[in-house]
Amino acid sequence: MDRLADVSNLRSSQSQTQISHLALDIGGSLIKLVYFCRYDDSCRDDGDELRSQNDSLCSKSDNSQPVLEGRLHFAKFETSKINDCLDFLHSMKLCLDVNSGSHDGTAPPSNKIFIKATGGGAYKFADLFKEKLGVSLDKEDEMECLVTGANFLLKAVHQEAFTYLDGQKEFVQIDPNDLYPYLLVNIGSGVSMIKVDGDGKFERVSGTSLGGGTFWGLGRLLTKCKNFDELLELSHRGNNRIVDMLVGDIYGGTDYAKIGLSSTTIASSFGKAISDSKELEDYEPEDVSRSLLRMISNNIGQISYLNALRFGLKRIFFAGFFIRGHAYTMDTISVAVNFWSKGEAKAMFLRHEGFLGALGAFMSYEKQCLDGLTVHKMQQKFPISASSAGDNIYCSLNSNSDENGSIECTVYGT
Ligand SMILES: Nc1ncnc2c1ncn2[C@@H]1O[C@H](COP(=O)(O)OP(=O)(O)O)[C@@H](O)[C@H]1O
Ligand SMILES: CC(C)(COP(=O)(O)O)[C@@H](O)C(=O)NCCC(=O)O
Repeated sequence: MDRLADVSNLRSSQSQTQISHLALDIGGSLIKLVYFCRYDDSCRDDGDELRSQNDSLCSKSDNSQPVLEGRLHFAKFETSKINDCLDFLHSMKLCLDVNSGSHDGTAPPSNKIFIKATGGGAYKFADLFKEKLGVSLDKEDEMECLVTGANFLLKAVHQEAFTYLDGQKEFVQIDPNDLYPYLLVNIGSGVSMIKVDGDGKFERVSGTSLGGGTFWGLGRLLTKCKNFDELLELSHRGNNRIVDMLVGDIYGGTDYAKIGLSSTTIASSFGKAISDSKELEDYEPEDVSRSLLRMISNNIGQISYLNALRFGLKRIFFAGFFIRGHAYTMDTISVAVNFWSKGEAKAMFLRHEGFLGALGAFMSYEKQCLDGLTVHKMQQKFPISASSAGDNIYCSLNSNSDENGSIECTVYGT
């Protein structure tokens, strides 16, 4: 099923709840939303008791901060269909506590409403949001949001990071005290490579324009696919060797062992297309899609490794919606990192891969006192490992998480 937000499902599933906090990441290809829905609209003083009866109600924290318990939801829309996103937001009860100052969820957002937003679209579409929804976008820096989102996920969410090699997915236990430094590679429309040294401590060290937009754009032209999922689906079935020129094609079927190249290594992506007297129609779209996916993934894996090498980084986390939890994509990136680093560096992936920026924008509410509500802190609900510090702050990954992987959490007021 397409993981793009099914607006009607979202609407019905949220009919009992209201969005109280919302942040957006408006990228070149996709709009990502992170929003917090309270389980219950009323904030009650006898929270501890209520919480024990029903884990979903409002309460007060030990230091008398109002506490809202609920769930962080994730949704996405194609940027080219921004009106769907606007319709969705319009249809939801946008009772933003951050603006109304009301916790009962009923106060209409009468005065000026700000929503945290990041990505280029926060600039490009600011007027549209104002015109259609009457909200102003409070812009947050994209790189900063990516890093904040990544640090949050890696430190607070259990089973967020995993490796993927030879079809095997293995979750990686992250020690929050031993997380830095690492390289964050965000594969969106384009690719950003960021060296992360701590909370808010980072440097964008490289990037490449050959990213997810390239795969989707070239793939659409070459295969006539109508949507991204179709293109990915095609790649499952394809054989890149029909399109790519392998070392063996050049070396008469043998390895070039002296320099460590096996006969099956790709010598030249799409290389066979020049030597054959074939036209595009003579190639199967499946083979073209697979070759393209491999070319882009390999290239990103290689550049990432070279940047990791440049700064002596052993861990590389890959994120962005290009990945889509797609086995072949992750496998190709992992193999590239493994190959170039001779097994020294490790490629890791994130479950909430595409939502780093939106999460970072959401977390940026924390920096402000928002009419009585602040996102304070979110951590594991169950202290699964010794490394997850803090024990009275709630945030657990929904074990029955839907494909957008909502996260149960608590928002603390000020
Ligand atoms: N449903 C989809 N529609 C378009 N692109 C998709 C979709 N799902 C995944 N992608 C891939 O994800 C990329 C966008 O990733 P994302 O992290 O959202 O970046 P951006 O912030 O640039 O939009 C696209 O270029 C494409 O490769
Ligand atoms: C300009 C961007 C930061 C925008 O982010 P995106 O919408 O692609 O997620 C990104 O596309 C990028 O880093 N492009 C690569 C540019 C370069 O370094 O060559």
